[in-house]
Amino acid sequence: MSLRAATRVTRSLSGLLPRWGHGQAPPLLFSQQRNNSTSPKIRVEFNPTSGVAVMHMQSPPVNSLSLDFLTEFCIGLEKLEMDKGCRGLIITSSQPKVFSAGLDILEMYGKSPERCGEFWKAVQEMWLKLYGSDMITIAAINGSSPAGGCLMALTCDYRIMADQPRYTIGLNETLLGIVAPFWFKDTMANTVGHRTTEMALQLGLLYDPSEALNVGLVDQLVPEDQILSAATQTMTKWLAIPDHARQITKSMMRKPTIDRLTSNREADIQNFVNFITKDSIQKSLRAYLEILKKKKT
Ligand SMILES: CC/C=C\C/C=C\C/C=C\C=C\CC(=O)SCCNC(=O)CCNC(=O)[C@H](O)C(C)(C)COP(=O)(O)OP(=O)(O)OC[C@H]1O[C@@H](n2cnc3c(N)ncnc32)[C@H](O)[C@@H]1OP(=O)(O)O
Repeated sequence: MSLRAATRVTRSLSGLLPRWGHGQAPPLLFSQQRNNSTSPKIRVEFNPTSGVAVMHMQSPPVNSLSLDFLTEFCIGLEKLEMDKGCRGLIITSSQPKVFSAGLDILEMYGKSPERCGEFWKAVQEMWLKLYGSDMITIAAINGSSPAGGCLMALTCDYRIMADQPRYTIGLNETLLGIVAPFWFKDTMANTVGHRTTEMALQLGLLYDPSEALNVGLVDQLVPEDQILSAATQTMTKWLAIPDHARQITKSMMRKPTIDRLTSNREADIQNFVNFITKDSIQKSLRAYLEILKKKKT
């Protein structure tokens, strides 16, 4: 079922769903254990000769951004950032057909306000660290990348996507009945401009690779089996620029957007917690999760 169709079902389902109280979890129908595995969710390969690291996201089934995933991601990123020998980072997925499914919906459903706050802080941390990274960052998008997955790709300096028409990318939050936060919106507007962002966010547009290239959401399309070699080639070009000049330029372009979140972090967490724990939003998330489950049957 397409997400558009799924949304229509979500809307029609929502009237049938039972009500439950604020902050109180309805009966759990979904496996909440999936992301609790202790196996590493991120694998980093660093080549000291080239100064380039490749970060493989390997959190089955769909690299959803859970609190554990985000914590591991940030620790990995921090280690690379502190290593003066590491100048470039390529982020890709080891999961078939998916770059990242975005924020883990199970982290936003039926959780206490405290836990939601902790989760949101980790999402902010991932964005702040990656958007503000001194390294050259390239997203090698070898699968679908909705919502938070798209944000992660947009946060890099350059995006290469596998030219596979069934893959989609975009900030589709409104399809779930939720609102992309201002810094998601800012990151997209900084990449594709105000008008495209305004329309894409309101309609929750998910673009196929050619559409994404057309609007500038990605910079290059390549056959899927060439994605890492294309990322390495692009990295070589970027590595030829003196680091200090490139880093100052990057910071000049991104600092106002970063400062906007940094100076509103607590309020942004509170906004998220108030919003996501609303009965109506919990109801939409529940219906959406049920649709994702039913897709298979
Ligand atoms: C006023 C405003 C104030 C403040 C701001 C407030 C709020 C902002 C809040 C939130 C912002 C959120 C951004 C997000 O990222 S929300 C997440 C959006 N993600 C999606 O919509 C993606 C949904 N998934 C898919 O579309 C597909 O799964 C796929 C295209 C990624 C992959 O398709 P496949 O066919 O390969 O795989 P599936 O069978 O669909 O899924 C396998 C498995 O994974 C589960 N799953 C999928 N996505 C998620 C997810 N994001 N989180 C958790 N779990 C997910 C799916 O249910 C299946 O589970 P089972 O194997 O059946 O157990």
